[in-house]
Amino acid sequence: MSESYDFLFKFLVIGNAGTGKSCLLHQFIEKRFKDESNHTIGVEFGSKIISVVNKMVKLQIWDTAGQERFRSVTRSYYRGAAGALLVYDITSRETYNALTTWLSDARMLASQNIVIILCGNKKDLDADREVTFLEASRFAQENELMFLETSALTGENVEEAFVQCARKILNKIESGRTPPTGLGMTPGPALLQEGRQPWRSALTGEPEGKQS
Ligand SMILES: Nc1nc2c(ncn2[C@@H]2O[C@H](COP(=O)(O)OP(=O)(O)OP(=O)(O)O)[C@@H](O)[C@H]2O)c(=O)[nH]1
Repeated sequence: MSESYDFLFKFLVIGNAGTGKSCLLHQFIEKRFKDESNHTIGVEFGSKIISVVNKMVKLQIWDTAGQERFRSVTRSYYRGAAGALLVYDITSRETYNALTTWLSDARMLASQNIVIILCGNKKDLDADREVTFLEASRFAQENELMFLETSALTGENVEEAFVQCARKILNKIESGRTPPTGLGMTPGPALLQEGRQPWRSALTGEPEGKQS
């Protein structure tokens, strides 16, 4: 695919060790399950261009280690992120109980405006479930998160999680509720040449002269 895109968003994948963060990223980029996944050391990186609301958006995704011993390293990557997948494992209550800590880190270190989608991963292991869909969706509602249950194994809802998060960021910019600065959003090379407030004209189709 060509490297042409309208926007660049920085994304994080955060959550406890073993919840399937690296497998989710691999499934999203490669469209297949990563058979042998070892613990991430520090951070790993992936990127992909997707089409959202008729715009090409490049996602620059940082897959962080969930293990506590890497926490100081991974925290240094939060800055400037526009979106995040906050991942727990539906078969592990421990990973669900840790969500509040991950959430406050993301809002404190990335931005108050960061758009977060909660992902209850390993949906394919429903028989071993320890966290109900209802409980997690209430948590998501209370904390202003989007929510999906995903499976990095089958691919269910994996693309949707990234796309929904990117769509919400674009909506926030388009509605003017959030200025793009500080949102982890960078206009792509084509838009940069369009002059003032390129993100608005690109999103609304308005001629630039109409903007105040
Ligand atoms: N059944 C099932 N297993 C999964 C799924 N996603 C990941 N796994 C398994 O869960 C284990 C951990 O997956 P990883 O992607 O390495 O987890 P991680 O969150 O990146 O872990 P850290 O890098 O240590 O933070 C691996 O054995 C995967 O095969 C899933 O959706 N379903």
